Amino acid sequence: MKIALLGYGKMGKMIEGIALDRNHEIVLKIDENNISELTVENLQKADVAIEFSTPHTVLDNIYKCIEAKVPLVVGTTGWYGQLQAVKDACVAANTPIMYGSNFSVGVNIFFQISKIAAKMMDNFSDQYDVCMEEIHHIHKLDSPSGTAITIAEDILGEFKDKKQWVDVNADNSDDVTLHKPENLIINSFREGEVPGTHVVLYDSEVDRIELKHIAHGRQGFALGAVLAAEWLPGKQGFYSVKEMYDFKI
Ligand SMILES: NC(=O)C1=CN([C@@H]2O[C@H](COP(=O)(O)OP(=O)(O)OC[C@H]3O[C@@H](n4cnc5c(N)ncnc54)[C@H](OP(=O)(O)O)[C@@H]3O)[C@@H](O)[C@H]2O)C=CC1
Ligand SMILES: O=C(O)C1=N[C@H](C(=O)O)C[C@H](O)C1
Repeated sequence: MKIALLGYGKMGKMIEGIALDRNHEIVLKIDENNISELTVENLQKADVAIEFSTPHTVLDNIYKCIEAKVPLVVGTTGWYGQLQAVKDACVAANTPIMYGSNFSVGVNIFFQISKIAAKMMDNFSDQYDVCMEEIHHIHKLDSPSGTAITIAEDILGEFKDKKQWVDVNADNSDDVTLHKPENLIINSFREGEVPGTHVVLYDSEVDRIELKHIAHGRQGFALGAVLAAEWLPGKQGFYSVKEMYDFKI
């Protein structure tokens, strides 16, 4: 397949290596220095585009791919508030798009485990409170992580006592008003070069249950994005990475 890489940083470079190993060809590489090459004409040389740029640039890139009608895999996080508008534009233009806050198979298994746990724990919400932690490298631009938002939205769908998620980070950690019983707290930490750690904690007076995923590196994210790029062309509409993995329980 001919692949366009929109964003050629830590993820873009790792995706390139995996794509070449799987006999794909990279026909376009875009970063901050050559954005003028991101044209409809250049995009249409690709069978599929893979977008791992920044929260500030992802939307322009998405709409450019929609204009070019090129299937698009989006891994960039930090634009959750625009998700519905992108879904609508994708369906209206008949251009397939897949978004995944996390493309690794391990995290997608973790999503399922966490959802099942939330369903069970909702029966014990008089005894257990739930909160979350995410830890990432200091270069990360968004908070909470996209992965944490996906996990939190799944918990909110099952755990009736919680009404919304709230991010607690270095900027607002002394704001005690955030700690209301109806808030699902996501504690976001930025440390060194941590690739990505996510924890769901159920705490009672007598014990604690912890569900934890630790990424050892970015390889799993990058492989998942290439698998998505192989899966998406020929489909129609907006997809979540969860639909690609489609685990049977
Ligand atoms: N869904 C998933 O599984 C994963 C998602 N992510 C997300 O992916 C995104 C990228 O992560 P990562 O690779 O680590 O970040 P990096 O900062 O390493 O790379 C970002 C790249 O985007 C480039 N860029 C800047 N402006 C544009 C533009 N207008 N168009 C295209 N590219 C541009 C930067 O160029 P320059 O270097 O010239 O500044 C850089 O090459 C983040 O949002 C991160 O959260 C990360 C890992 C897994
Ligand atoms: O910025 C990162 O590095 C990562 N971002 C994604 C997220 O926000 O969830 C996925 C992964 O955790 C790494």
